[in-house]
Amino acid sequence: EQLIFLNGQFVKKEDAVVSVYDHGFLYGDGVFEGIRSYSGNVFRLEEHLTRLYDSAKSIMLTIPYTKEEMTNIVVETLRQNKLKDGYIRLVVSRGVGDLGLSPYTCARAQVIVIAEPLSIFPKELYETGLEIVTVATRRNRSDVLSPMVKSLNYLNNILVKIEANLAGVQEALMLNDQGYVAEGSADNIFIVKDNKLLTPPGYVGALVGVTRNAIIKIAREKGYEVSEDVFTRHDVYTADEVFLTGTAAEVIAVNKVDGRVIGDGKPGPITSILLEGFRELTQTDGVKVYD
Ligand SMILES: Cc1ncc(COP(=O)(O)O)c(CNc2cccc(C(=O)O)c2)c1O
Repeated sequence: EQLIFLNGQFVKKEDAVVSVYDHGFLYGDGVFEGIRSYSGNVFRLEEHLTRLYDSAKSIMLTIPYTKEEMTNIVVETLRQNKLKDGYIRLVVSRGVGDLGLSPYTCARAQVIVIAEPLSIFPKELYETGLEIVTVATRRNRSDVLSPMVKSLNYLNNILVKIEANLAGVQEALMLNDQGYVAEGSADNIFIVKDNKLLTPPGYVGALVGVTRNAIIKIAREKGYEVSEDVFTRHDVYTADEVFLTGTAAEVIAVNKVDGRVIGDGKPGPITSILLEGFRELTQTDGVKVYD
């Protein structure tokens, strides 16, 4: 029986409903996190919660729990569902208000924590890598709606997903308004050239991913040079390796971009080394759910 945390209670899935006057539903007014637990370890929970609270602060949304309380809520939700390898969706909406868009009619933010067994990407995707295309839809500008805020406004990302689908590929590359590479629809991008790694900084137009940060740390510990800097599609086409990172995807190679085959068309050696390092790290580094 799946139990969902909804405003202070654990309720059955069929009872986990929100009001049609919830501004998360009406306007996408809210923030969220996608988190994974591995063998009973919640990976980088502190970093996810810091990003959640920063995103909430950035949109003037007050979360009615402290980070410590929220940590316990996430852990308890996994426990209630007896999950060791789980996917957690943590949602904080502005809450119930009137039909106007003003957030000041919403008395209290709504907090929802869903924990599900993990459905990971098909194994062969990691063996072959993904083909991606650059789409026309740009990443929203940071002076319009900062891509560093993980808000419930995912239409920018969803439209990109639709464009990728229409182009017959699974993932897309988003550029920022100056034409520099930003990120994928829901994952960060890295390129490797002459054994050096490059990934866009958040201010270029990307969510600063927890997986991205873990990969930067692992790569540097393995002695690779990693820079956070802008780059263009030309740099992607001529890279030795390209890979995407995200909580769902972990580390996934890209073998073709806009028809240009990357390297020999197979997942690169550094990509594979980093995926292995990431999988090792996730087995030990995290908040223990079960003692
Ligand atoms: C726009 C965007 N960019 C990068 C990432 C990667 O960030 P993390 O390394 O912290 O996950 C995300 C995160 N996106 C994300 C996170 C969890 C699950 C799913 C899903 O597609 O089910 C998507 C994202 O939404």
